[in-house]
Amino acid sequence: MPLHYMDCSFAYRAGTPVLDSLTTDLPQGCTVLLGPNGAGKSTLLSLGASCLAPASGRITLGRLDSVRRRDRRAFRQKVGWLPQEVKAIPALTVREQAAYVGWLKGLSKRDAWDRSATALEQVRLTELGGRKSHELSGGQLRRLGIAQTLVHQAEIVLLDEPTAGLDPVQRGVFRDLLAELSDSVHFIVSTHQTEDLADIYDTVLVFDRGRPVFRGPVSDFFATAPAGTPYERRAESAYRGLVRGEI
Ligand SMILES: Nc1ncnc2c1ncn2[C@@H]1O[C@H](COP(=O)(O)OP(=O)(O)OP(=O)(O)O)[C@@H](O)[C@H]1O
Repeated sequence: MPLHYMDCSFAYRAGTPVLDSLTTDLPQGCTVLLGPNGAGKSTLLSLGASCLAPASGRITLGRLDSVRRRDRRAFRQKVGWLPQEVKAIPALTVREQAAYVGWLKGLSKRDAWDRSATALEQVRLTELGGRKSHELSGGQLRRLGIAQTLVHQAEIVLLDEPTAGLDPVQRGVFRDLLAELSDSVHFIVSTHQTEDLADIYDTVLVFDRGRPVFRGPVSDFFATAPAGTPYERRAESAYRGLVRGEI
């Protein structure tokens, strides 16, 4: 079931809309969301996670509406969200933090605790489960953030720049993780990293100035690069041809 944006508008400041009557749905499978700084990617994902509410229009997942009070809990259980900045919760251990987020998402305490073990295993953090989460490195904290999106068994997971600042080994761990989980979960991953797209993602969505300007399989995205573009420059060249850049 796709996350559907219907005639959505949103502005942080009156008179400067980030999204203006946007109607789209987020692709199923494993999708990379590309776009220049300020294009509105984080805003799109925050709205999709029901962390922000549209000024007008609706965001739905099947029959669930992101802002309708009686739907909100079920909506948030089905949609996982990793914001750009993952916060350690002071005094909680890594496992307690993952379980706490599961509980906030509506799981019973027992289910949250049980599922936190699986989620930490999925992101290879089991061994650090007893450590205080504020003691984690940036990359480890990000993996805890991903575990938080998995603990409540979301159907769709929105990841906002999950690999920013990760070393190449950790990026590889993340790539393997997506490959492992993408059979059962739909992922939308906002990133500025365009290497390895074909190895990781099914679909490319390019966002520019609050609008999708490209959506299609990775091969179609590469095909927008001018003929003769060297193999290793295809992604960058395709991207540059599609976006107009920062406002
Ligand atoms: N909290 C905020 N208050 C005011 N304006 C904001 C806020 N967050 C974002 N904006 C503005 O909204 C627009 C879209 O920002 P957004 O963060 O969604 O873009 P983005 O595509 O995720 O950018 P980046 O790739 O740099 O993370 C930008 O013009 C930005 O300055």
